[in-house]
Amino acid sequence: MELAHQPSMFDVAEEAALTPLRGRVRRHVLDGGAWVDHLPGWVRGSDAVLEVLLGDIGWRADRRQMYDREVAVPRLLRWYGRGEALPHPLLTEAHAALDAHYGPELGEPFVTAGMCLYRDGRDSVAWHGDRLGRSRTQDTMVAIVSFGSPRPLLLRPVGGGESLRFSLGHGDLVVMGGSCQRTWEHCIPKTTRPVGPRVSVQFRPAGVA
Ligand SMILES: O=C(O)CCC(=O)C(=O)O
Ligand SMILES: [Fe+2]
Repeated sequence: MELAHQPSMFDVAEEAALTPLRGRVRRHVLDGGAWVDHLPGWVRGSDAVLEVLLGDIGWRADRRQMYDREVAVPRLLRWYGRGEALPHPLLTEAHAALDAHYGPELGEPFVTAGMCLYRDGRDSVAWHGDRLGRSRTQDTMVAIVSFGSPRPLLLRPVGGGESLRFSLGHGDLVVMGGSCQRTWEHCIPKTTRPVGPRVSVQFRPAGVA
C-alpha cells in the first residue's frame, strides 16, 4: 500500500490527550428526531495518533453492500470488534470518555470501532445511513473521531432537503444521534483539492453498523 506519508512530516513531540467534553460539545438539533454533536479539537497532539493509524494496522480494501448492489469501497477499512485492543492508547481513552459522557443518554456502551482511511481526495463514501443493524429501526449514536486532513461530512434528510456540512478536522469529534441514521443520510464527498490522508474512527454500540 502506497501512502503519501513519511514520519518526518509529523511533529510527534506533543503527547496525544483528550480535552473535556462536558460543556464544550455543541449539539445541533435536526429535523425528525436527529441531532449532531460537534467538538472541533477534542483531541490534542493528534499527530502521534495519526502516525500510528497510517501504519500497518491491517487496512483492507473491501466491498460493501450499498442499496441493492455490492460495490468496491473507495477507501480502506479496518474493523475492531468487541474487546479488540485499539492501536493507540488515546483511542482507548476516547472510547472510555465517550461511554462516560454519552452512556446515560445512549443507555448502552459503544462497543465496536470501525476505521476508514481516505488516502486522498479520490477516496470518499457515498450518501448512506448506518442502517445495517438495529439502527434501521431504533435511535442510536455513531461517534466519529477524525485524524489527518480535514474533510467535510455532509448530511441531508431522507426524502430531500437542504444539506448540512460539518468540518471533520484533525482531532475533531462528531456524534450522530437520535434518529440520524434512519431519517438522515451522510457522506464524505470526493474532492479535487489536494488533500492528504484522513482516518475516521467510528464508535458504535453492539448491533449497529
Ligand atoms: O468518514 C467518516 O467519518 C464517515 C464514515 C461513514 O459514514 C461510515 O463508514 O459509515
Ligand atoms: Fe456512515
